[in-house]
Amino acid sequence: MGNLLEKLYLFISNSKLEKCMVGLENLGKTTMLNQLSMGEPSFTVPTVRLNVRTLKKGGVTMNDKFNIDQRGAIMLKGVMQQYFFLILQIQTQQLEIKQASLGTSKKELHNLLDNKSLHNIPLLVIGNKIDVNPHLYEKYMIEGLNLDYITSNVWAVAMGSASSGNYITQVVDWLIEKSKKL
Ligand SMILES: Nc1nc2c(ncn2[C@@H]2O[C@H](COP(=O)(O)OP(=O)(O)OP(=O)(O)O)[C@@H](O)[C@H]2O)c(=O)[nH]1
Ligand SMILES: [Mg+2]
Repeated sequence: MGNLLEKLYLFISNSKLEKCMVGLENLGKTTMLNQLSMGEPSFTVPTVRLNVRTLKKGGVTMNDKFNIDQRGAIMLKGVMQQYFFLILQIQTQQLEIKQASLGTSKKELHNLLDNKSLHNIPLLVIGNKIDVNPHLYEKYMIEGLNLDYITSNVWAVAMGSASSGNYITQVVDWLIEKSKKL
C-alpha cells in the first residue's frame, strides 16, 4: 500500500495531465475514480452529469462521466481534445449482455478514434467486475473491441475489480509510464 501511495504521489506531483474515463453506464467508472482519489470504492449512485475529482496533492483532475451512448459520443468529440488519457471501461460480467456491450463500445471507440485530434492519446481499456462470474476474458475483450486494428494510439488493457481495488496499481503504473513519455 505504501508503495502504491508513493507511486500515486510521484505521478501526481510530476504531472498536470488530465484523464478522461468513458464507458457505458453502471460499469464502475465512479468506483474506480473513488479508489484513485480516496483509496476506497465508496458508495456510488449513477452519475448525473460530470464527476470531476482532484487527486490528492497535485491538482490532477480526472472525470468519469462521458458515457458512450449516442449523445455521449457526440459530446465527447468536442471535449476529448482537452484530455490526454482515454480510459474506456467495459462490462465484463453478465455473458448475455457482453456481446451488446462490447459491440456498442467497439463502434463508439473506433468512431472516436477516427477523430484525428484524438490520435496519439494513450488508451487504457479496463475490463471491470472480474470478481463476478462468469466474466469476460482479456483475449475476448481485445478481439471484441478490435484493439489489434488500432494503430493511431498506444493502448493497453487492464482487467480487475474497481470495488476491491485489485488493479489500481496496474492503472497507476500505466499512468506514470505514459506521463513520462508525453
Ligand atoms: N462486483 C463488482 N461491482 C462493482 C465493481 N465496480 C463497481 N461495482 C458496482 O457497480 C455499480 C456501478 O458502479 P459505478 O461506479 O457507480 O458505475 P458508473 O460506471 O460510474 O455508472 P454511471 O455513473 O451510471 O455511468 C455500483 O453498485 C458499484 O458498487 C466491481 O469491480 N465489482
Ligand atoms: Mg458514475
